[in-house]
Amino acid sequence: MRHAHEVGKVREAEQALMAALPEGELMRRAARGLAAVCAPIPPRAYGSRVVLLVGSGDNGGDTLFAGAWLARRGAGVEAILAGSKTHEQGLRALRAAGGRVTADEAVIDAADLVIDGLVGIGGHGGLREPYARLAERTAASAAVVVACDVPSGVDASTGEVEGVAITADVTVTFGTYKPGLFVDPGARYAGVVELIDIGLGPRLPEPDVVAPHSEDIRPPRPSPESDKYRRGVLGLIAGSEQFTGAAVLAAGGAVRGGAGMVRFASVRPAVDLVRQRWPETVTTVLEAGDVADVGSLVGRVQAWVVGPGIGTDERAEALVAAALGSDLPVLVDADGLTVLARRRDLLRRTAPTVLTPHAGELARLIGADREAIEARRLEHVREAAAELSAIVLLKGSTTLVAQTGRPVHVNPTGTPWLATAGTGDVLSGLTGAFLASGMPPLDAATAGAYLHGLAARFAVAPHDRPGEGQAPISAYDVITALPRAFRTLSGDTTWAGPG
Ligand SMILES: NC(=O)C1=CN([C@@H]2O[C@H](COP(=O)(O)OP(=O)(O)OC[C@H]3O[C@@H](n4cnc5c(N)ncnc54)[C@H](O)[C@@H]3O)[C@@H](O)[C@H]2O)[C@@H](O)CC1
Ligand SMILES: [K+]
Repeated sequence: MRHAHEVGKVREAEQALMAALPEGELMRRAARGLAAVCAPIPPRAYGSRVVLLVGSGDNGGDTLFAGAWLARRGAGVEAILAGSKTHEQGLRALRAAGGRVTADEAVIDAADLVIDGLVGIGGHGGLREPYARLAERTAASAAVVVACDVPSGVDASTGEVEGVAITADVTVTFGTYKPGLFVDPGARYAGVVELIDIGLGPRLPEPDVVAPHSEDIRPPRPSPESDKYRRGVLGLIAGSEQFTGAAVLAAGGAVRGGAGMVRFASVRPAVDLVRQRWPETVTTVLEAGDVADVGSLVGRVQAWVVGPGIGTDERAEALVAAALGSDLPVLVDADGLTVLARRRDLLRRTAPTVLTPHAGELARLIGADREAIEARRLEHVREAAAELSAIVLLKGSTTLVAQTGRPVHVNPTGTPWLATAGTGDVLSGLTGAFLASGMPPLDAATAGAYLHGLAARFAVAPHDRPGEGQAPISAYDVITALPRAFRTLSGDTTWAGPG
């Protein structure tokens, strides 16, 4: 996992470390790391035109020291001192190395490399002038942009962006990742993120946010003793007279997600379609009076998925209530979430509940504003997990998974092409398969989001050849690409199953 810490924790750890080190050593480490990332950027240090955007804090100090290092290696370095004051030792070092100070902002236009040292973890709110103007001018230049610690204008702890921010090609961050580099909108401004070890590790507490690597994703794999029941039986309640497609897609996600068996229950037209496409499923036709007894009609399962395409009427409500009335893990998605928005009492249960809303569905569930959720995804997903006593997977650009008392998991895979009808149904079936296997729900949701996003990337660009473009995908293409996504996970890191 890549660990990210909020600003307060970074500062505490830095203070403790600083007290144990010679003065200026931490900044030297940070600046050296920043310069080392910048040096190989074409046309490489010697003879390149480097512009430093220097703010009034230590972020500017790091940038001046890194600029001095590049100047000593032959770069032409010019610093725009934009703050009300300037880090003195840093400025001295730059001048001693042959760097210059300039008031001419036009140097940005012709630069090969711009290093953004306006604000780092000390930033608050939208960029003030002249920083905002400099950020805009930088965006218009053809220079490679490297942000020092965080792109100025991005809130390091939350990823919020108020107004203008630096759009970086690379962000060189120190000691630990910052949540704002992982979570949109901030993540979109960060580019490639490079972490520089400045010795902070041992002094850092539990992370606030984590982003899994491939080896952290451990969906269950069958052992020689496995049979279909031990691998996990998923009960899936999806589809209605009007919406049959959602059922087929959710069933596909579950089948390709490795469920030992999928028991599917719905109205006749949805059952017919699911049987045609996924004859592997065991199906139950629900007649009008059957909904309350769906549990006993379907038979033994280890987890439920309820919601895709079920509609939002009384019948749908009874289906959601029946699933949540069980003492099994339940994933509620799509129409099921709309039902829950008016029946939050159904969430009072002891077994785990996983909710998979997009921002609009979450807005209805917690009575918030959709735009506010998009702007402050981290805050809202945490709030929702606490308020709804559930594991909440907030879909969208940078999918987040929150469980109270645990770091928020941020999904590193995915593609904007996923924003198409039906892909969410695939995700709920896939995650349901993991829940049925007995995987802890936070891990199940994290693995679901990861593999779903990876499969989508494979579907969008199947050959991943340089210069080859991307194509729109259907939800069905994501199902088809799931086996390939699974095969990228190394076999020997498999989650061993429940005890
Ligand atoms: N604390 C440490 O031990 C270390 C800090 N380092 C660097 O120090 C940085 C933090 O330095 P500081 O605490 O001095 O803070 P910053 O340099 O991030 O920013 C503080 C300054 O920016 C101004 N500012 C804040 N928000 C603004 C906005 N929206 N528009 C315009 N101006 C704004 C403040 O008034 C203040 O003058 C880190 O990001 C990192 O780059 C590194 O050198 C590593 C060691
Ligand atoms: K910065």
